[in-house]
Amino acid sequence: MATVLDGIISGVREDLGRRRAALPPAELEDRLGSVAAALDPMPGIRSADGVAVIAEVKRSSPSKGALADIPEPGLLARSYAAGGASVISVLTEERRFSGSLADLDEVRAAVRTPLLRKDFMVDAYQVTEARAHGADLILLIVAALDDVLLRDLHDQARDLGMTALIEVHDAAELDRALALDPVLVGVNARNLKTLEVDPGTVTALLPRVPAGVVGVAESGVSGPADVADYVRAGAGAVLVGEALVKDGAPEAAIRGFIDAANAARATLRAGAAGE
Ligand SMILES: O=C(O)c1ccccc1NCC(=O)[C@H](O)[C@H](O)COP(=O)(O)O
Repeated sequence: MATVLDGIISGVREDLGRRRAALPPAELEDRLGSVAAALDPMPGIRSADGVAVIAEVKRSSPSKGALADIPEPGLLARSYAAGGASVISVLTEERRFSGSLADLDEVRAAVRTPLLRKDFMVDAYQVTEARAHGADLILLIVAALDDVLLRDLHDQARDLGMTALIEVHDAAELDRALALDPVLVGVNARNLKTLEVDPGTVTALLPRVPAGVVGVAESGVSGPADVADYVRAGAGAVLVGEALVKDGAPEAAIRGFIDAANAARATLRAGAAGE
């Protein structure tokens, strides 16, 4: 039976076919020559205060429908950067998330923070496209890719100077992700087949992410307490969409996440010191 993820990917492939017909691969590649080099997000992520926040520009979603209009994604991105986000994620999928590459362009023009193109990557063309529109990172969803394509897209991103966030949902997918020798692995609390969000998926899998690889807790953050839970489970970064786009003060919300992460770390340190 076709899953939600299958349905999303079939739409993504159709839209991709349309874009590729309008701009053939060779012409897209020519555009790479006029784009600034990709930023390396890892120093900022690794040295983030408390937790690295990956703040997402997300207008709507299959699970929740419309979330926020976001008429000026660049303005929202500036608030995210001012709040201390280490990376800004821009959902570019059009049919279910109401995003676009134009959003990525606007955000790129507005901030110098590393940018993640968040989409359902199934083809090398999309990776080239991400870089041509100024993205520094791409998302690779293990559940959507076989091992050969996963490695090819991962290698392509690296060759373009980009960083891949490899997303997993269970132990078998984590093993496939770790075979790539990644720097950034995300555990998504959202089951992409049922759309149910279970933070327990994240807290169970993050401890299995090896030292040296940054574990990203994705989905299910509705407030600072959730960030603290994820940090206690080993998250070096949290990826947050809905809670930020619906908050009237995203800058303060990000600061609140960072404060909660610092408080959780202080408690962990005190526990380790036997206080
Ligand atoms: O958000 C959805 O409903 C969704 C459905 C199917 C595939 C992916 C989906 N979301 C992508 C994401 O992973 C989230 O946008 C991201 O982790 C942020 O989640 P949240 O903070 O819960 O908005």
